[in-house]
Amino acid sequence: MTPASEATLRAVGLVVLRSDRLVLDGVELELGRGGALLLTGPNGAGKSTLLRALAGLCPLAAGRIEWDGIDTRDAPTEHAGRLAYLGHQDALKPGLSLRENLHLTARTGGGDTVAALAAFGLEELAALPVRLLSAGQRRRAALARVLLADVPLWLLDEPSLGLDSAALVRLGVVLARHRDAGGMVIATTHVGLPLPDAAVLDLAA
Ligand SMILES: Nc1ncnc2c1ncn2[C@@H]1O[C@H](COP(=O)(O)OP(=O)(O)OP(=O)(O)O)[C@@H](O)[C@H]1O
Repeated sequence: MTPASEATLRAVGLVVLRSDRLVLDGVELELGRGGALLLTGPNGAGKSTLLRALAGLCPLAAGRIEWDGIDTRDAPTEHAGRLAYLGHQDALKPGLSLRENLHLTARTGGGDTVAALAAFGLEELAALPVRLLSAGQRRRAALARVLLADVPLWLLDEPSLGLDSAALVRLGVVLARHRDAGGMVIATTHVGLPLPDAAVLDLAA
């Protein structure tokens, strides 16, 4: 874990209920620039819930999330603008081509769509409607969107789902570049991810 004085993102005493059920009870975490954190634990442990809470998509029953010492609830627009959230759903528009989907993201994020396609080996699929892509290809496309968003904090829910071994290597390269540039990654996984030196938060513990 990052020493407290260097932490950019800090969660303190997070309590989250879902449909009145206590899912997270006093979760603490810290992450500095360039840092990575893997969320582990059995099905239902609350990994996705924690990612959603960090993204501001799940209300907190108690506790707080800070960015550079400021409660993110006091600056929700700034917080939303500094993070990219990849859920289980790929959030792509099925009728648009892959290139059009990425251009939509680039309109707000301003990133380089050609580089994002190349990073995940998607160049030859760019003209296809997303509905025709395989599950692993769609996952790669969704990861390309994260890259394009050009934001410091990546919140990734099982990013390797459906990826073949070559795509997993590409993901490792992209994650390393993001961290080298000072970006931060928090990801859930059941199978391990190419994130060397990542801290681990086991929600079952
Ligand atoms: N919208 C919801 N309403 C009610 N309960 C929910 C909701 N979403 C999740 N839960 C419950 O919250 C608990 C934690 O779910 P969550 O999806 O965060 O777990 P997880 O650790 O990500 O699991 P998995 O490894 O299966 O992806 C589960 O018991 C789940 O049933």
